[in-house]
Amino acid sequence: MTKPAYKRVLLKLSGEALMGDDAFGINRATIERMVADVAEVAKLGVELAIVIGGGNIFRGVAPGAQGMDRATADYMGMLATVMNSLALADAMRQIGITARVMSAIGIEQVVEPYVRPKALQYLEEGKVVVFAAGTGNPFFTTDTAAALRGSEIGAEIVLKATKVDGVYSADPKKEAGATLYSSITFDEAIAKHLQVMDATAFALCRDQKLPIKVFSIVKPGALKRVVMGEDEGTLVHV
Ligand SMILES: Nc1ncnc2c1ncn2[C@@H]1O[C@H](COP(=O)(O)OP(=O)(O)O)[C@@H](O)[C@H]1O
Ligand SMILES: O=c1ccn([C@@H]2O[C@H](COP(=O)(O)OP(=O)(O)O)[C@@H](O)[C@H]2O)c(=O)[nH]1
Repeated sequence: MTKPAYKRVLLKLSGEALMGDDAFGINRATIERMVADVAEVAKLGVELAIVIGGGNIFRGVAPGAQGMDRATADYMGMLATVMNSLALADAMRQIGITARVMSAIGIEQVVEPYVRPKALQYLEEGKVVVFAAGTGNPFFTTDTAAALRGSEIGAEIVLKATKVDGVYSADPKKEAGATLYSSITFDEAIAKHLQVMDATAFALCRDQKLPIKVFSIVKPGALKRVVMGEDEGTLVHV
């Protein structure tokens, strides 16, 4: 049997994708499907850390937050990621995967705080670690949290599972003629202002020489293909 291409990965799951076809919140069938994909990869023996977004519940820059103090709105967004993390860990528990949620903001009665050595220990024990509350700071995104935690835990790659199947020359949801890259450098992605990830996340990964793979969260089997090193999505590299 061929072996996975990576030993330790940081998976960024889109918060917005958790809605499925609903207008808001967590769609049960969608989270179960996502977790089944995660389980498949965990069973390969890959050490898996997850950062999940919060856009399905609240986003600091969403129209619904207009008129609010930005930092306050961002803290609400971070709390939304805590809810998603709890839902994700619970869905994993239901199918027999041990997961630990660690929060970047103090909320001890609900989840344990993020402590790097503890996270590393969990990973070595084969537990899935879910990093909640993003970076713990307003004015950042969970993509940046993925870049940060990925660097901290020594992940070999950040896997960004999102609504599109890779990085395009322009936003494929707005420009029908946009073309898909199979690979692109960080500098090119930043220079072209490609919005699939924010520039802070790209810059951090570039400086740490931490590659990113962008792929579809809705395409069946895509996560496993990525982990097996097969041709899938777009590789963003130094
Ligand atoms: N050049 C591009 N290539 C791919 N997607 C892009 C690009 N520019 C903008 N996008 C948009 O970025 C979105 C993914 O980013 P984001 O909103 O951060 O998603 P997530 O919820 O996964 O964090 C895609 O749904 C796509 O519409
Ligand atoms: O380090 C962080 C991570 C997230 N957020 C807030 O949490 C929201 C939800 O995260 P994100 O938009 O990245 O989620 P996704 O795009 O994956 O749904 C963001 O809009 C921000 O308001 C933040 O302030 N700091």
